[in-house]
Amino acid sequence: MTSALAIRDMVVAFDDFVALDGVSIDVEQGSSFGLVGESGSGKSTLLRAVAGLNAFESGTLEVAGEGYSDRMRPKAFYRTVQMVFQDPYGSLHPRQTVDRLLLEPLAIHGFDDTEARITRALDEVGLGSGFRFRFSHQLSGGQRQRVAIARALILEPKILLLDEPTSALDASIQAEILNLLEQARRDRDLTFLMVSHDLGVVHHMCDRLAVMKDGRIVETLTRDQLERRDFASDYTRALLVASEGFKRSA
Ligand SMILES: Nc1ncnc2c1ncn2[C@@H]1O[C@H](COP(=O)(O)OP(=O)(O)OP(=O)(O)O)[C@@H](O)[C@H]1O
Repeated sequence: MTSALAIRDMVVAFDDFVALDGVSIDVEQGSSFGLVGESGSGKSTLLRAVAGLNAFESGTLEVAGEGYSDRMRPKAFYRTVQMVFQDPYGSLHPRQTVDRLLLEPLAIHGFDDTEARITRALDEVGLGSGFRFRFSHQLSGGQRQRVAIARALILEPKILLLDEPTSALDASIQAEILNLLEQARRDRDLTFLMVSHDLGVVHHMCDRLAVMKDGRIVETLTRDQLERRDFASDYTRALLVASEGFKRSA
């Protein structure tokens, strides 16, 4: 297996509080890995530690074969790894045009074929060039999340960190955004590490998943094990009961 992402014994603490307590996962290149678990179990902390937004006290992190030991990430890291947040209202500046929002990462990373890249990115997320000069505050939540995804994809990353990317959206829009992400993953051989409180979303999107509790991984499951309800822990069983009807038709 070629790991796009290898995390070993990762510990993240905020003062005396240990939010991640020795977490290890491997995510295969081109696959999609889900993180589920109750609120406060450490899912976002794990994503943020991979992205360099949280420091980790100990453990190792390898991304696309490169090791990272602290929060500081070289610029090139963000061409490989991009993060999409839950709230497209918070993650996009409301008074910037879509054009400006997409231009910014291209300028930071020194791309010069910006016109072609912006057009292609808007097409890929199903918005088209007609949205280019609209302001972010003029867009619906779903349209904003499409812009956020375009902004992530425009740098041609290999890994997307997705933190509840659809949970702020209406159910019908959620399915569209999930399908868009899935299509991008297939087309670009992307690797996903995805947080969701919704087992239905994880079942639809992820080949494997880890169930987290109190900063630890309770168990790791394949999609097949999830379908067969082949769980090692009572905690996972209880979590599944709490999200009954996890199978999506989307
Ligand atoms: N910057 C921080 N300072 C102090 N504590 C933090 C910080 N970030 C997260 N925590 C704590 O770490 C724990 C894990 O938080 P985290 O956001 O990773 O949980 P989560 O599983 O993503 O939860 P949710 O599903 O509610 O988003 C929580 O108890 C949270 O309060």
